[in-house]
Amino acid sequence: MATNDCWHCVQRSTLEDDSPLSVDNNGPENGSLSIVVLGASGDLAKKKTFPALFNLYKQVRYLVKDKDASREQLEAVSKFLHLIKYVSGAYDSESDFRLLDKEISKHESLTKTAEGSSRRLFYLALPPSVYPSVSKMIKTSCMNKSDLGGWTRIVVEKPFGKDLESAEQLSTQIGGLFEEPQIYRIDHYLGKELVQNMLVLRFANRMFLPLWNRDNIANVQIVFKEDFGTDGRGGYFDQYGIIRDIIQNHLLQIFCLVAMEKPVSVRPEHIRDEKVKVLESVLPIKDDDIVLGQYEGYRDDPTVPDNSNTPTFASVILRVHNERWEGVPFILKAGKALDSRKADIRIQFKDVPGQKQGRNEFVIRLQPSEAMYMKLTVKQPGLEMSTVQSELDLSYRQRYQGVAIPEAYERLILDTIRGDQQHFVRRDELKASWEIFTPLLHKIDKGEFKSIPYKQGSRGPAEADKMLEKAGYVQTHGYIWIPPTL
Ligand SMILES: NC(=O)C1=CN([C@@H]2O[C@H](COP(=O)(O)OP(=O)(O)OC[C@H]3O[C@@H](n4cnc5c(N)ncnc54)[C@H](OP(=O)(O)O)[C@@H]3O)[C@@H](O)[C@H]2O)C=CC1
Ligand SMILES: O=C1O[C@H](COP(=O)(O)O)[C@@H](O)[C@H](O)[C@H]1O
Repeated sequence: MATNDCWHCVQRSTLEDDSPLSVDNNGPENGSLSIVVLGASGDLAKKKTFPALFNLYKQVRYLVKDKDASREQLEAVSKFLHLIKYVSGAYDSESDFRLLDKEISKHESLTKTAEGSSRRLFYLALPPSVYPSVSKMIKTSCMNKSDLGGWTRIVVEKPFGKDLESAEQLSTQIGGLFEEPQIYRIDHYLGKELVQNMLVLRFANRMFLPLWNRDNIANVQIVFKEDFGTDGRGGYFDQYGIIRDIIQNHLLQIFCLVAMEKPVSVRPEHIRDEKVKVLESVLPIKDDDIVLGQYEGYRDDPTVPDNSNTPTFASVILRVHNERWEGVPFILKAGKALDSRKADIRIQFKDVPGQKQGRNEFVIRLQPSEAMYMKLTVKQPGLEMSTVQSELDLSYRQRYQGVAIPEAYERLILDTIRGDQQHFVRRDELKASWEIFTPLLHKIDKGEFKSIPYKQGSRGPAEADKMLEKAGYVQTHGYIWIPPTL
């Protein structure tokens, strides 16, 4: 979707015909582009930021799509590495940031960029505790010098605060230094293919429009599961827990896209206005609508306190007080060290009177293997007149053979360069999301909710399934999926 004023979808420009390194929504830009990764030696930079930058570079310069085109790949790696300059320094040292500015300026003059037309993107792959000092240093020493079409933008990662108060404090500090259009709060789930597909699916298909409401939908589940534990990140994780790590951000963003009203247009501000509205319609979470868990063995990590109550699993029911969704539970569930790795959205429709075979479900699987399938009842093929559960299936790997689905970070970094904030979290959106979870998080922090132990490799505490059943979810039995063959 592009940022045009009316509500229709236009094809996003491809890398071949529209280099992201020279174009954004406001027209062509020619100044040199410097991407500064602060925290370059950290885990995030290594696992996500640099691979994404490399893939973008490769696509622009080489148009390489086949990851195994080894000769071109090697050539691209070597050229990419030559573009990188390492500058070491302290996050609170003005002189070090002046040195950084000098290095950037050196590159800009080499590329004959007129002062003021340079583009500077600062990616803070850092712990949030240093965001304020780093932002201040960037503002003091490293900004694009004047306004000749260039810009300075910063990208900040979650966790953005620990609760409403700390998030607002952080927002105020950064907001005092940068304007909102310069701040890109990244939530990488917003860069996933099927998350980006949500609004198209909902609003460009006639068949969904009349069904997407309390009259037809019984419940919605948004589920994230990982089949590994905190794996050496226990020290960090224990400070946050699964709600802050996954639910308050990734799953809540997906919730917004499933539950929000149709925006006036696809302009980022209109989309984000609707997200804020639906977040503000969420009722306070009731104690009965929460199950917390902690996998056995979590506390064996030497960096985790022996008496930790931090949840590694949580299932939380959100209830939306508006005309569309009154009475429909949205179950947001996330857990580590479970039976499988997946993220999906499961929309379960209400019963058809007299029909006992099983409910219709529409499942959007974000990962692994992107797919959408609609579980429905059909006549069993053959002479007899009996019914069976089957599916309409759109499996991306099969349907879009040869199409490489970009990594979430690739898309989102490209958006920051293009100046498109549609898939980034606005300040008031962040505030509204913390408002939903802060009372619950404070109760957990005070030890008022206990995490129920569960076995590694299980589906989490059995209490979560009981809560789901109580909320009205009806599991389909006897549904057998037969993977199609080509
Ligand atoms: N295109 C494709 O690739 C398609 C694949 N399939 C595959 O077919 C299989 C069945 O599909 P589907 O029925 O949608 O998914 P599942 O059978 O995996 O899960 C259905 C629902 O039942 C829950 N559940 C699973 N086990 C239990 C249990 N013991 N007690 C209570 N609840 C339980 C799941 O919870 P939870 O989410 O926590 O696991 C989920 O909410 C899956 O493996 C799916 O991937 C089906 C259609 C198309
Ligand atoms: O933000 C986070 O996400 C990852 C999962 O990301 P995915 O794209 O691999 O699904 C999770 O492992 C991590 O705990 C969390 O901080």
